[in-house]
Amino acid sequence: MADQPTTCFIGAGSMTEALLSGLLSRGMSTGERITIMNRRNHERVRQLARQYGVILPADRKTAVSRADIIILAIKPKDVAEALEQWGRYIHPGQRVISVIAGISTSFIEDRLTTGTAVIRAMPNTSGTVGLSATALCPGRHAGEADLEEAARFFSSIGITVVVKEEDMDAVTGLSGSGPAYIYYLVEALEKAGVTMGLTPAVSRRLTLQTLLGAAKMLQETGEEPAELRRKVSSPGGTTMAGLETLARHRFQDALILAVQQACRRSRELGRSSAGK
Ligand SMILES: NC(=O)C1=CN([C@@H]2O[C@H](COP(=O)(O)OP(=O)(O)OC[C@H]3O[C@@H](n4cnc5c(N)ncnc54)[C@H](OP(=O)(O)O)[C@@H]3O)[C@@H](O)[C@H]2O)C=CC1
Ligand SMILES: O=C(O)[C@@H]1CCC=N1
Repeated sequence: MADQPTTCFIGAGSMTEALLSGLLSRGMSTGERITIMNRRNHERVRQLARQYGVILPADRKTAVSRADIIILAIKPKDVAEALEQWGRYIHPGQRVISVIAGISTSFIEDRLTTGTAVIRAMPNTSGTVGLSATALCPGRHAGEADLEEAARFFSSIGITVVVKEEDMDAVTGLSGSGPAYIYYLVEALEKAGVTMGLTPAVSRRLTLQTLLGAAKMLQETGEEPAELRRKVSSPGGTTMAGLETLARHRFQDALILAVQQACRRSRELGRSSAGK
C-alpha cells in the first residue's frame, strides 16, 4: 500500500461519500491516505472521518499541497471561490481530478499554476457499490500517465471510458444523472404494484429483482434491448398491452428529452459558474 497515492477531497458531500465508500470497501486505498474537507460543514467531515476512517486534516492547506491527487467535488457554483481559496496550494506534479458537472478543464487550469495536470471525470453515485459508469477526459497539461492514474482511480469503483471533453455534458445528462432516472422508474413500478393490491415490500422486492435481472440479461446475453423486449412480449399478451400504453404516453420521448435537458443544464451550469 506504500506506493498508493495520497488523495485529498475538496468537498465532502454525496459524491465524495460515494467515492470513499467504493474506494475503501474495495481496498483501493486506505483511510490514512485520504483527507477530506468542507467549507463550513465540519460536522459532516467529522462524521465521514469517523465512518470511513479517513483523515480530518488539522491543517487543510498542507493537506492540499501534499496530496498526490486532489479531487474537486464541490458544486459548480462554488468552484471559482474554492479555486481562489485552494488553488495557490496546488502545484504541477499533483493531479487534479474534477467531478464537477459542467466545468471545463480550461476553467480550472486557468486558476492553477501553469502545467498542473487536470482531468475531468463524471462518475455516478453507484460507485458506492463499485458500479459507477465514469467518463474521463484529459485537460491540456494531462498526459497519458495522468489519464491512466485517473482511470485506475475510478476503475476501482466501476467502469471507465475516455471521451472528448465536448461530450462530457452529454455524459453528465446520461450516466451522471442516470441513476436518478432509474430510481424514479423504480418508484413508479413499486407504486403501480401497490395500486393493484401488492404490499409495498412485495412490490419493491419484485421490482428490484426485475431491474437486476433485466440489467444482467443485457450484460450477459449481449442481445439488443429491443430484441430482449420482443422476447417478453407475446402477441396480444400482457406486455404488449403495457408497452402500447407506454408508447401512447411517449415514454421514450420523455426519457430522451430528460437526458437532453440534463445535458443542457450541465452546459448552463458551466457557463453560469464561469461567468462568476
Ligand atoms: N451527486 C451526484 O450524483 C454526482 C455529483 N457530481 C458532481 O459532484 C460535485 C459535488 O456534488 P455533491 O457531492 O452532490 O454536492 P454536495 O453539495 O453534497 O457537496 C459539496 C460539498 O462541497 C463543499 N464545499 C463547497 N465549497 C467549498 C470550499 N471552498 N472548500 C471546501 N469544500 C467546499 C460543501 O461544503 P459546505 O457544506 O461546508 O459548504 C459541500 O459539502 C458537483 O459538482 C456535482 O456536479 C458528479 C457526478 C454525480
Ligand atoms: O445533479 C447534478 O447536478 C449532479 C451532476 C450529475 C449528477 N448529479
